[in-house]
Amino acid sequence: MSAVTTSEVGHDQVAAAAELTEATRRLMLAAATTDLDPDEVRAAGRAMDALTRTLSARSRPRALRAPFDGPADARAGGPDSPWRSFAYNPQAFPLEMHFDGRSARARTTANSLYEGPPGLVHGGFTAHLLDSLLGTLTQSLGLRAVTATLDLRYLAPTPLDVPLDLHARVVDTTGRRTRAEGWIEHDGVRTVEAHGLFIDITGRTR
Ligand SMILES: CCCCCCCCCC(=O)SCCNC(=O)CCNC(=O)[C@H](O)C(C)(C)COP(=O)(O)OP(=O)(O)OC[C@H]1O[C@@H](n2cnc3c(N)ncnc32)[C@H](O)[C@@H]1OP(=O)(O)O
Repeated sequence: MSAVTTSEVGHDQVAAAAELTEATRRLMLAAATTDLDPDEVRAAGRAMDALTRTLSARSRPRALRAPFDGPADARAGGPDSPWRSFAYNPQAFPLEMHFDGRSARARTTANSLYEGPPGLVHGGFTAHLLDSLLGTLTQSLGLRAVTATLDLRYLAPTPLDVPLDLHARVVDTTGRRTRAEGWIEHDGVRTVEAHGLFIDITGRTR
């Protein structure tokens, strides 16, 4: 089976995969928002299919992913050492996270690919962002835990195309249970908050 974690492949291959992922995101946004004529749109689609055939000549069974201890390594580097989530998977919403003690923060901007209500971020994507931030924060603390519950409160609309600040902190850990909370804010206004329960799965084989 081909390697699926970045620790198993060469540094340059990892860098190339990250560049391709960013290029794919730019392509997805351009495809979603293009206003070219139909013939030009179809020609672009054929060019993309040709590229798909090129890339598919040799595939991994899964998208390339970072090793489990990547966030903990970033955390050890301090708040100025960022962790980039979903650097190799264009489908997911990436975040550049900074860990500080039992807290994490990130700043991002959601573009049209993440639209729900007109001009606003889809609630599923804000849930994705908060689950990522809370889950990766617990992972950065060395906990091998998965989300058991994620309670969300959508307090105000979350706008597209403006900076969003995300915050998270671990509340407590008792036995296998870790509680974490987080929120998204724009311009000082909290738009979504989340409370999550993460259960340690150490020892589980899958
Ligand atoms: C490998 C780690 C990589 C980390 C990546 C970062 C995470 C990214 C965030 C995610 O997207 S994770 C993916 C989404 N989550 C899942 O797929 C989890 C699916 N659910 C499960 O696998 C199991 O249901 C779970 C591990 C959560 C619990 O199953 P167990 O059989 O291990 O739990 P068990 O029934 O023994 O209960 C353990 C404790 O958790 C509590 N618990 C379990 N599920 C609960 C729940 N849903 N609500 C409240 N409490 C819950 C339970 O009461 C108990 O508490 P106590 O220890 O105090 O007795």
